[in-house]
Amino acid sequence: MPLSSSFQKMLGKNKQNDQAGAMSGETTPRNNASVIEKDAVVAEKADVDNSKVRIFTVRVFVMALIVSIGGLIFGYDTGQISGFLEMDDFKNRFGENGAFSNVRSGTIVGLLSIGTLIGAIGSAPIADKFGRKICIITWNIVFIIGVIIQISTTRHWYQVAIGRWVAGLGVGGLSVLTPMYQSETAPRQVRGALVSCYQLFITAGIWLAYIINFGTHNLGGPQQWRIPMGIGFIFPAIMAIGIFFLRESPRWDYRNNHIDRARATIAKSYGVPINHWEVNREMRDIKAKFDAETAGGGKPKWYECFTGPRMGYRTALGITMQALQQLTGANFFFYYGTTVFANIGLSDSFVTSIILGSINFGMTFPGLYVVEHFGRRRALMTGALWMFMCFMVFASVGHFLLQQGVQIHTAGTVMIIFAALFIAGYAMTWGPIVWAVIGELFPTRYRATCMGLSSASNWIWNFLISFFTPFITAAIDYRYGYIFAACSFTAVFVVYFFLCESSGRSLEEIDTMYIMHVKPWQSSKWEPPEEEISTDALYLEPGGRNIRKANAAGMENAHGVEDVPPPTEQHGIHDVSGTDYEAEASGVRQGSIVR
Ligand SMILES: OC[C@H]1O[C@](O)(CO)[C@@H](O)[C@@H]1O
Repeated sequence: MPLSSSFQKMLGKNKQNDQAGAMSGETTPRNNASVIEKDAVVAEKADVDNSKVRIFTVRVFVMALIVSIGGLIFGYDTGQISGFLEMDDFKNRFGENGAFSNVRSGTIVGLLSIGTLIGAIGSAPIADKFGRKICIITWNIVFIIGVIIQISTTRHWYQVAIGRWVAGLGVGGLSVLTPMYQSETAPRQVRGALVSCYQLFITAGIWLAYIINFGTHNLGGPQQWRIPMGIGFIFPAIMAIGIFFLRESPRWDYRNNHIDRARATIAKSYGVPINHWEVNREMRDIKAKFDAETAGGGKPKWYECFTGPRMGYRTALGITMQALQQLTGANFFFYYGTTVFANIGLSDSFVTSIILGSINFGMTFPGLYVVEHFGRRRALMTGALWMFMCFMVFASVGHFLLQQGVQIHTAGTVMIIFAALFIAGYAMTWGPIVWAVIGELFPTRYRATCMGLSSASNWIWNFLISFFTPFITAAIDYRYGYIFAACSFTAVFVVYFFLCESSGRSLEEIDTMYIMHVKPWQSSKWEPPEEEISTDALYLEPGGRNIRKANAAGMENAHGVEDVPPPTEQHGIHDVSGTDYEAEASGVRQGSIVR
């Protein structure tokens, strides 16, 4: 069927549904005039350009670089503080008699995480109201204000702590906005890789901070910490100015009635004309998602994250996975690494931090490959077992040898080696894969809120670990590592018993697996049913407690997904997030994307 007639049919259907909806008194997008208008805008572009799509455009590359700076800011802030706590000038000014008490160092380190928690939870509704671009600029300015508060003090430790809290608001806001803007704007064939750049830039930021701290820690006076802190202005400035030249997210534009602008942005991202088939396809997807989200009675309520189909289970799983990511103990090294290795007796613990930061950064690259090619479950369980083993050795050697004063040099070397092995395992598995898994676990209508809750769990545990680490190590020394080892061990079982394999599946299939109670340990072999059931294609009763399939609800064909015409047959490509661009099974022409 020619595309134009598909659109005509779609419009006709919408009108019928509109009348049916009005008669039954249902509030669905079918009786919303603006949706009809939006369909019309799509239909207008029926004169389709069939040229090939390039896999990557310069515009997308520049967008990835500018927006991922959100991760760099996060990582840079994480990395610099551990070095500051070891700098003489910083200790003399802000410590007590040249040293930090546990409360003081815990407060300075941990307040950033509290700010990030608030920024992350608060950012989604603000970004929905005012747009992604303006919010990204605002959070960067908030971060800059936080740095100004810190850098302008000469003696007050609490000013540093408050400054870190303010900077944390910016980091937290960007931790939601960065992946959101990237996934909403990127062409689908590179979307997964682009979102993963967020974690890559976090690790790059940590590494950069270690290098800069290393370069300045021997300088006399406040330049030791003021130079690295001042360099922290550069990244938000580049991001805020850079984003100014980027376009608003097409998803946000579409939802806010800037339909033509959304179309133009998508066309630019793909590097094609606005009447291109891929642009039409994206516009249809956006429309379908928008319809799906508003189907079954308007906007979902926040509590449906717990009452919707299998949602309590999934929300709890998302929160647990993010908590476990932190409870692996990675930040024990990233926040306190310099201090830990100074205790081991290393002459220059800054060098060790650089080595660990480099391993973290370097091993995240293979991590991006692992996430796509080995399956989430296998990678996460292997990673957790590996980290369990590393912390068992680290804790045992630390407690039974180093702490008792036995073979200090050998003990220190073994501990550094196992810390490095731990970080390599973390960077390849739990670092990036948890973010990927959280993005796949929830259906569209609940994704933003559930991702927000899960990320909040990451930040809470980030704070608890950063704050309590000095107290816990003071009380139980390196036996602290056994706690992290136990959490990694538990993580193996959590993944085995609760997490379905999502690798290679469409988001809708993943949703179906959870709704159908597929056993996670059998999920990699699961075959999807002919008729797919997904939360987005269901009409939910208030509170999401009861499900009516569209036909059970007497709304056959009323759902947005069903009335969107299928992709033009000869141009389909899998909606994959990695590097595997196979043509779709149903008679699809190969190679419609130029490599
Ligand atoms: O790479 C290590 C960094 O990654 C995170 O776990 C975020 O995914 C941070 O909490 C940590 O500092």
